[in-house]
Amino acid sequence: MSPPPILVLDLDGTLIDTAPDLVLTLNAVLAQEGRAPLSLAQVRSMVGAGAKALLVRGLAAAGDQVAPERLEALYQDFLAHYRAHIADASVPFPGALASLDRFDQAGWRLAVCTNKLEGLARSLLGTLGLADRFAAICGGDTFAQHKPDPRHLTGTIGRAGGAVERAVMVGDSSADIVAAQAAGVPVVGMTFGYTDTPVAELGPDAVLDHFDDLFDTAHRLLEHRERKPARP
Ligand SMILES: O=C(O)COP(=O)(O)O
Ligand SMILES: [Mg+2]
Repeated sequence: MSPPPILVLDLDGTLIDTAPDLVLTLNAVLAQEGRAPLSLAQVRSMVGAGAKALLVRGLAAAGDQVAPERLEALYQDFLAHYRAHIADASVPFPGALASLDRFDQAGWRLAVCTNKLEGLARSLLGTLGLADRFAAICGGDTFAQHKPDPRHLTGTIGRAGGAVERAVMVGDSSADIVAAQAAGVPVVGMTFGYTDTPVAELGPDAVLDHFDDLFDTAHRLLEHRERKPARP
């Protein structure tokens, strides 16, 4: 029997609109350092490579670099604040939950592959009542590598009990597209996410503005993938 098809979702900027809570946390840390707050628009372009990268980018945008020991202390403050406010304002993007229902009903498995720390991803999805929907939730610290390294994606697919040949990825930024392409997994880019470069310019197999079209698109990409001969 062939393995079930798997939809692998990126989290921040793809499944959940987390930027409002991330900006509040980042600005709390910046205030502690006596720095001016950043806007939501500024912070949206800094998310996607994990919390530490967000903090480094935020500090750089709001003033000078900080010493490595100070950065580590601020990172711990960031994590503590974010943990306490993980879903104050974060919600699934419009149409996301109905779309997941469609995949469920059609027998697809669902998995999350995010550069968020796995514990934060689980806490966010648990607080929103969504954790049970996923066969695997793999974060930036789950494996030795994380996106854009394809092993983060292939490891997630493996944990979800699937096969790379029967998977489709959906993401919002370059780490997602690069990881999927390197793994040989078709990838859908969502235009509403967090990226400086428009997702269409990153070369995904399909570009969507809304979750409503995701099921048909993923289905089509999977069929197309299965008709192609295996890579040498
Ligand atoms: O930058 C992050 O916190 C993680 O982002 P991702 O869910 O888009 O991989
Ligand atoms: Mg993302």
